[in-house]
Amino acid sequence: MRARYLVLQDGSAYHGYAFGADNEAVGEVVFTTANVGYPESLTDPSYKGQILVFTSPLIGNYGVSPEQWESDSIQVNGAVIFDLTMPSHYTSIMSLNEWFRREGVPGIYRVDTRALTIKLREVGVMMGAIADSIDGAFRILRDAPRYDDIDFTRLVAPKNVISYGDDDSPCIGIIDCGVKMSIVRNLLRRGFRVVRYPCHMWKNALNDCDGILLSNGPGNPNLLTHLSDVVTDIIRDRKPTLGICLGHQVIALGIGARIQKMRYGHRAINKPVLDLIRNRVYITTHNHGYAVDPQSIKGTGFRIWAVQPDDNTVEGLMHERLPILTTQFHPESKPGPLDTTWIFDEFAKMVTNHGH
Ligand SMILES: NC(=O)CC[C@H](N)C(=O)O
Repeated sequence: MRARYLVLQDGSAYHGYAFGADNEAVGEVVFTTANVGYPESLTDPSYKGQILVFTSPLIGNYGVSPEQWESDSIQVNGAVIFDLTMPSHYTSIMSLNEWFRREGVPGIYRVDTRALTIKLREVGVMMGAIADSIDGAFRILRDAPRYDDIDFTRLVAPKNVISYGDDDSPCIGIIDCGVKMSIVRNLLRRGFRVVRYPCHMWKNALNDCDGILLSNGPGNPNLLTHLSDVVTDIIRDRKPTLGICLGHQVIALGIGARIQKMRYGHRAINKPVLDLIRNRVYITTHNHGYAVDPQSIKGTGFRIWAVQPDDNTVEGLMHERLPILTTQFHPESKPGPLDTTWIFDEFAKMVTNHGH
């Protein structure tokens, strides 16, 4: 066992042991309370630029299997866990340790993740670094740019247009800021052709496709000024549109709403969401650190259709007249409960009805 350290911007240091690659990591330190689904979370492009702390104490139990991946590689800059367990599962092709090693991502285990989570919950998320010495970790941290100032979508958006499915089917254009593969799968399952456009090519998506999906993605939505006209054009073209997480935030910005940074965000697979229209509660998957200011929705032509009952976060927006729907939560639910996959059925209906 080789000692390794996690240090935080507030000067605190946590002792643990090394797993995965031998390099160092820097990033915004955030925690997820999901107790299953570590392969999906680790490969979620929305985590780019972040060091992910798992509050669940046993991570690695069922190993690594590519069917569970949300993209083709580990996306987190580093991981912090308590107990690194050996895998026992028939689909597992390697251990977490080996996976991190192969992909050049460092991890640290046997960290007191309870103390760390309480700190992040109370002080708020902050920058941190993982290295084999405390001094080394502080040095990296000092020189690192701040998470909120970097546009990480450039690192995770596809380089080229990618198409899936049957050419004759109606087409959904994904404005791709780092889409999770289970969103693509949910659209394919409903009979659509799916085309992923790198997010700066959003105009092509609007020209070529019957419906638009503005994807999830990493980083500060306020930096995505190159997407600011998306919403004007979607409204002008009356395009059926679904915005998920970052996509929801981009739509909110486009209608003139404000986005704020949350203290520690929502990263979990058991967050209640109250549907104000159907008067129902869903248990949902979340991964976000920014949220829409509800006051700023007034007078935009959109209404809030869902909220998070614990802290009143805006969870969904819909246009008063046009087929435009958004969710701050993740209806694809990978990992997580399947309460809200109906959102994709609703979107499919919006696209189909619009064509007639
Ligand atoms: N999962 C996402 O799309 C995250 C959106 C955004 N980066 C946030 O943290 O709020």
